[in-house]
Amino acid sequence: MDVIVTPTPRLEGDIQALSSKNYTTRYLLVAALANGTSTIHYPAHSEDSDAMRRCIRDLGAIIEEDDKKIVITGFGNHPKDIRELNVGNAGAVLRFLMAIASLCPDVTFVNTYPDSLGKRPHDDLIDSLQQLGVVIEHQEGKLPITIRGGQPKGGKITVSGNVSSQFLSALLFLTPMLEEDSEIEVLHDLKSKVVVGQTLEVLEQAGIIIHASEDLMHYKVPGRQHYQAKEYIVQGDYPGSAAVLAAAAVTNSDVKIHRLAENSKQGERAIVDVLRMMEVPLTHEHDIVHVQGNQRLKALEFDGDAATDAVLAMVAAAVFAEGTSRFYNVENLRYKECDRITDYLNELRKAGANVEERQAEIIVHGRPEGVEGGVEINAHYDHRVIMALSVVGLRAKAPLRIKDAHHVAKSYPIFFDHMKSIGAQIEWV
Ligand SMILES: O=C(O)C1=C[C@@H](OP(=O)(O)O)[C@@H](O)[C@H](O)C1
Ligand SMILES: C=C(OP(=O)(O)O)C(=O)O
Repeated sequence: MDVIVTPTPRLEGDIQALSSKNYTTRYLLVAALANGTSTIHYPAHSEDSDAMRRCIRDLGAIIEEDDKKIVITGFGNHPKDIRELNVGNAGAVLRFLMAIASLCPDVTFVNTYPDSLGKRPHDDLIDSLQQLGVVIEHQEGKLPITIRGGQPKGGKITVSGNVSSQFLSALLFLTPMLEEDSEIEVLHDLKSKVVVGQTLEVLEQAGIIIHASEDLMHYKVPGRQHYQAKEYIVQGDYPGSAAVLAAAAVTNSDVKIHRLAENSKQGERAIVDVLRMMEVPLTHEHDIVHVQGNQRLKALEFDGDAATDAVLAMVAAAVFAEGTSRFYNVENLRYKECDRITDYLNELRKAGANVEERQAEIIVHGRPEGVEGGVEINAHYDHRVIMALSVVGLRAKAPLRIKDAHHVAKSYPIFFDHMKSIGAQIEWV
C-alpha cells in the first residue's frame, strides 16, 4: 500500500509515544531465557517485536497477553529443538537469536525478506559463534543461516564492532548461560555503542552479572548464571518519536509527545538536543517533549553514531534548515534495512532536497524555501525512510507518494494514524 503525503502547514495535538522496540525485544528475550514467569508491561506492537514473540514461542516460551501486558513463562537455557525460525525483517531479533540458537542442535533462519534483511551481513557474529565451536552454514555471511549448536562452553571470544553492535549484544545474552566463564574482546571500533548500554541495563535487570570495561570494549562474563523471572516496564520509543518531532520542527506546530523519559539510555534521545541546537522552540519536562515549531531551523554538525535510528529524521529536518548540515560517523547506516545513505539520499533528491554523500557522512544543503515534491518515493522496505520522507512531504510544494509505505509497521504500525491525529494530510491508496 502507498501513502500520499500532502503539504501541511500546521500540526497540533498530543501523542502518546509508542513503546520502545529495542527494550521490548530485549525484555521478551530475557523473559524467555528465565525459568519462571515474567511480566512485561506496555510491550511494543510492531512487526519486529512480533517477530521476537513468535520466535520465543517457537523456542518453547509460553505467552499470555492482554492490552497492557504480556506474561511469559520462559524455557531457561533449554530452548525447544525446532528446525526453523522466521524473524521477518528484524535484524536485532535475528542476531540475538542466532546466538541463542547455538543452544539448539539444528535451526535454520529462513530468508523471507531477500531484498532487505536478506542482503545484510552477519559474518562478524558467525565468526564469533564459530570460536565457541558452533557449526554454521550460511550464504557468504547472509541468510538463510543454519546453526548447529548443542553445547558451546564459553571461553575467550573476539567480535568485530565495525558493522553492528547487535553482534556483541547477542554474545552478551548467550555467554552468561554457558558452562565456563567467558571473556569478550571487541575488535575495531564499536558502532552504536550506546545501544550496548541498553543491553547491559536489561541484563542487569534480569539478574545477570557482567563486568564491562568503561569503554565497553572488554567484558568478563561469569558462566553458569540463570536469568531471573522479573517484572519489566517498557519506556517510550525515541527512534519512532524522532520522526514525529522532526515533523513538528519543520511545520508551524504545537505538538506534545508524552512518555519520553528524560533519563533514558536510548541514544536517539539526542533528537531533542539536535532540534534544540537547530533552534527549534521546544521544552522537555516531566517526560513530555513539547515542540512549537515556526518553520525556522538552523543547520548543525552531529555525530550520528550516537543516535543511529534517529539520523534519518534529523536529516529530514535539516533539509529545511538555513545552511549546510553534516551528519558524520554514520557508515553503518549502509548496513540497515536498506543503504540508508545512498538509497535514502536518492529518494530525498527525487523530492527536491540538496544532499551529498560520503562513505560515512550525509551532507545537507538546507532549503528553507521548501522542496518541489510531486514524485513517487521508493520505500526500500525501510520504515525509517518512510517516516523521514513523510516529514519532507509535509513541507514540499506538491504531494509525495510513498510506495509500499505499509513497511512502516516494522517499528511503528500506527505512525500515519498518529500523524493524522495531529493534522497531517495523509491518505492511504
Ligand atoms: O540492538 C538493537 O536493538 C539495535 C541496534 C542498532 O543497530 P546497529 O548496532 O546495527 O547500529 C539499531 O540500529 C537497531 O535498530 C536496534
Ligand atoms: C535498523 C533497525 O532495526 P534492525 O537492525 O533490528 O533491523 C531499525 O529499527 O532502524
